[in-house]
Amino acid sequence: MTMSCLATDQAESLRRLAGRAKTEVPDQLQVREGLRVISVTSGKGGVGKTSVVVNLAASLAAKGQRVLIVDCNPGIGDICLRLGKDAPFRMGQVLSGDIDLKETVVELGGGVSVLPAGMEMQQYSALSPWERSALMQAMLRLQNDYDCFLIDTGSGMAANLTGFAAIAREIMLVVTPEPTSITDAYALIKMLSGRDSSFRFRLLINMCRDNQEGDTLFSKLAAITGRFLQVQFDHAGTILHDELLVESVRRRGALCRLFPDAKASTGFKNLAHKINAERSAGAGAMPVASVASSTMWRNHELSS
Ligand SMILES: Nc1ncnc2c1ncn2[C@@H]1O[C@H](COP(=O)(O)OP(=O)(O)OP(=O)(O)O)[C@@H](O)[C@H]1O
Repeated sequence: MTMSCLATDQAESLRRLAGRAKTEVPDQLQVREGLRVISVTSGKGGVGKTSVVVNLAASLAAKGQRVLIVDCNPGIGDICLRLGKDAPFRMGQVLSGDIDLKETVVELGGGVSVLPAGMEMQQYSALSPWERSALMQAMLRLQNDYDCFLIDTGSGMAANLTGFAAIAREIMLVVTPEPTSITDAYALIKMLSGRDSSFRFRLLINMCRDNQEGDTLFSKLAAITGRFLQVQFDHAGTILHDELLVESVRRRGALCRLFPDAKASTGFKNLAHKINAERSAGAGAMPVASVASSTMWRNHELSS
């Protein structure tokens, strides 16, 4: 099969994915009212994004929420590997039309599922804007089955532009007290807020000695961003450094399930409680105007 045939087949399967006629331009991405879409990201790698996603998902599910983790780590998907689950299909098979996106969803049990949505950057950049948008729309067709999408993005600026974070309403930025993590987080906030001032940033400070360290770090970063940037910025919480988290990774499980009384589990439970309370109060939802302008940016971003 020639390259052009492959490209045509892929485009055709994406049209099917989006459920649209050939000539139709994809709609604006529509996230249904009440669905929480949180993109968990970081300026630098290794700060604990995947740990946060896995444990926040488990804690939200323990509160009765149906959570879909969208795992955008490149390749086959870090989360399934980490939790000792098989991800039988790859995103490439969806793109080539061999299987439906829904078939790739892996059930983790207890109200948590994973969509192993990672692709190599090369594969992603080969998609046209239309195809990227169709892929996002196909993902959003799963939204009625869940209360919350938690998107585990790759780290760094390039990864945030892959478009998988494009449907998120909230950006949860994971930082650690390490100086490079803080400077990279600031750079990421600056870049993203420059593109869309309506983004809501929530800072989750991981691997702290104690809560005081988290509060101090948040105050410093809030002071700098407040001085130089116009952003919505708040403190999501602090997660303590906890050797049991490393042990939970070794045992291929969520810390909150394996060690519910661990000190880091308390941080994740507090975070889930906060998110759940906002959901009940409707505080997590963005004003309609902000959502509309974000959506415009996001669709624009998908085409860049
Ligand atoms: N609160 C914590 N206490 C102790 N260790 C932690 C904590 N959070 C994460 N870790 C450890 O740090 C390492 C990196 O965590 P994780 O894989 O979640 O980071 P990541 O940001 O997703 O990494 P990557 O950028 O490579 O995807 C893991 O070994 C994990 O066990």
